[in-house]
Amino acid sequence: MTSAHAIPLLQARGLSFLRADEPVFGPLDFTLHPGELALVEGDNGSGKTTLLRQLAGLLHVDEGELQWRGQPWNRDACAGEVLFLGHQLGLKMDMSPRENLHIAAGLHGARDGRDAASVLAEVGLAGYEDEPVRRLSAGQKKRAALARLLLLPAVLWLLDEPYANLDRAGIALVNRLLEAHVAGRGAALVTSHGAVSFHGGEPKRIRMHD
Ligand SMILES: Nc1ncnc2c1ncn2[C@@H]1O[C@H](COP(=O)(O)OP(=O)(O)OP(=O)(O)O)[C@@H](O)[C@H]1O
Repeated sequence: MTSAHAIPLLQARGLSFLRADEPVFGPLDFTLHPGELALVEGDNGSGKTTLLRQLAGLLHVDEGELQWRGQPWNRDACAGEVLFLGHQLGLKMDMSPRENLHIAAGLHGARDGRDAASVLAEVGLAGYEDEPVRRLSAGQKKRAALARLLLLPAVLWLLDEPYANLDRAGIALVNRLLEAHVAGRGAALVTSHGAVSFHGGEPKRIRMHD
């Protein structure tokens, strides 16, 4: 359970993003506490990816206020604590899943007791650890990117369409990862055009427009 008085991980007040002085979305108000999952909902083009990219520090905050653990948000303050998985999977295609994970862990560290081989087995890529990523199928590439969620110690996951390209077992894998993350006091913002069958409690909903 989340205490109403606990400091949120993330708090947005009147958050907007402008392109050529036109709002892409907002103003948005939401809070996210450790142990919470929020679904970001809206039609194509409503700004869901833009919001996640903003929260990942890839786009500036134009208007409104954003706080991280009760302090003004800035990219450095949450470096290593936020993991963004977008449409571009952030994988080096000429490297193997194992090499990609080593690079990521070199930058951000690894969770205790986790290593590249064990997380790749967990996402169903045993036997593909050393294959160049460009030779993997779309779903396997997605699984290679999802392996970062298991290996890296980030507390906030920003997942843009995490179910895309996955088969039924892959969809169940994403749900399991989310449920375990939230149960371990992690938090996640997730966009999805498909139904999310998450069994870790009722998710929050952030609507890009009313
Ligand atoms: N690099 C860019 N330059 C200019 N406009 C952009 C850029 N990226 C996105 N947009 C515009 O910003 C708006 C929001 O796009 P965004 O990708 O955030 O929407 P979305 O809700 O994630 O959409 P979808 O459901 O289709 O993935 C759209 O009108 C889009 O055309």
